[in-house]
This record gives sequence, structure tokens and C-alpha cells, in this order.
Amino acid sequence: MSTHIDAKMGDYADVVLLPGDPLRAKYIAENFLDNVKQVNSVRNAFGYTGEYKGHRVSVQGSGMGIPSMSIYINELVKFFGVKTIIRVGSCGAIAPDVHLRDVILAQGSSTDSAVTMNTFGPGFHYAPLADFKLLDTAYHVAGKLGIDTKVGDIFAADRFYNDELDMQKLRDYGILGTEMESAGLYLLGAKLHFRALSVLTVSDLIFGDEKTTAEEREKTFNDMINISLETAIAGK
Ligand SMILES: O=P(O)(O)O[C@H]1O[C@H](CO)[C@@H](O)[C@H]1O
Ligand SMILES: O=c1cc[nH]c(=O)[nH]1
Repeated sequence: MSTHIDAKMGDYADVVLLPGDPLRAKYIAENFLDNVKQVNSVRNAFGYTGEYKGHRVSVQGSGMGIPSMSIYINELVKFFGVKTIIRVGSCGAIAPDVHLRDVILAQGSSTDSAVTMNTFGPGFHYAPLADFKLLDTAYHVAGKLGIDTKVGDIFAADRFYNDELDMQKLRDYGILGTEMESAGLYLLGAKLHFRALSVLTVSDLIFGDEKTTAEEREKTFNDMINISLETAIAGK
């Protein structure tokens, strides 16, 4: 076991879907996986391992924000041998052509988090990127499933509530949407040598009033889940 995960080596598959919401992890395990075993419940950060089309896949809740997510990623990779992590998250739409419930594949993630600067020091601005093969696979898998995806840069915000940020400027520079983890996921992917991708569903509009409910965010983002599971087992 590790500090925040009460499992043993071998309990997790080498590929893990990582939603922020532990109840989304439960929903995925109960509705998409066969032969499911719960492998973590410490702090109610639920983790499960099961089978998708005969292949072992795990799903683990990461909590909100880079600090919480980084704890789970470090422990999954260092103590449980995880090699591929696909975040399945919600996000707010920023770009004008991104609509409620659209699926975004985050090719890169800008951020106002200090993690990149604290890693490299001032004056160097690291560009956190998705694993290209995973991204390419997810894009083509989505096409085969008939699901349209938007691919590009997203913004991993350090704060959910932030009055000081100029969202219009992010829109002007082509940022598709905002969430709170992907830059940290991609930075850790590079550091710890695992494959990383964020697949996101638009849960609300930054420049509009439409939004999904908490229950919808937990239980209805099936396009994102199907793309991610098919990507997880592609080539196996
Ligand atoms: O739906 P999840 O995966 O938690 O992702 C988004 O939702 C949370 C904020 O409501 C943040 O974690 C953000 O990144
Ligand atoms: O982090 C998030 C998630 C969903 N919507 C937002 O605006 N921000």
C-alpha cells in the first residue's frame, strides 16, 4: 500500500482512467467494466479494476486540482506500476465553437499553476503536451465511434473561482476550455515516463449560462468514457 492508496502491486491495471470526481470513477466501473473489484477507498478516492472487452483497465478518482491529482499519479506510477493515464474530466468551454457536452482532446495544457516554474525555475516556460500516440489513437477512435472531437490547447487553472483572470484573452489565443489538472498530468507524464492524455467533456460555458448538473457530470459523459476506454485498449 502507499500513503493514499490501500492496494497492493498488481491490483491496478497498467492503464488507468482518472476522473477528478470519485463518483464518476464508481459510475464508470459499475457501468462500463466487467468483473470489477474495488481497489481503493482511502479518503473516498475510489479506485476500481475490471475488464473492458476482456482487457484489464482501472479507474481512479483523483480529486480536484493539480496538488490532489499529483498525489494519486505519483503513487499509481511509483507503487503500482501504472504506464498509461487517461484523465476523463469536465471542463468549461472558452472557444466560441465549443459547446455544452462537446468532447475535447487536450493536445497541450497552458496553466497559471506554479508547478512548471517550480520544476524548471524562472525564465523557462515548459509546454506540457499529451502523448502523441494516445492523442492520435483517441482522435481516430472517436471518429470511428462517430463522435466529433475538438483538439487543441486547454487551460489548467489553479483556482476554480478566479475574478482576476482575463478569459477573453485566453479565447483570443485559441484556448478551447478550462479545467484544473491537465498541465500537471502532462508534466508528470514527462517526468515519470508514463503516457498521458486528457479527454474532457464541456460541463458549462465560460461565456454563457448553460451548465450541467452535478449528477449529469457524474453519470452522463458517456462519449468521453467510450473514447477513453477504446483508446485504453487500442493495440492490445
Ligand atoms: O470533473 P473533474 O474531472 O473533477 O474536472 C473538473 O471539475 C473540477 C471542478 O469542478 C476540477 O477538478 C476540474 O478540472
Ligand atoms: O475547472 C473547471 C471545470 C468545469 N468548468 C470550469 O469552468 N472549470
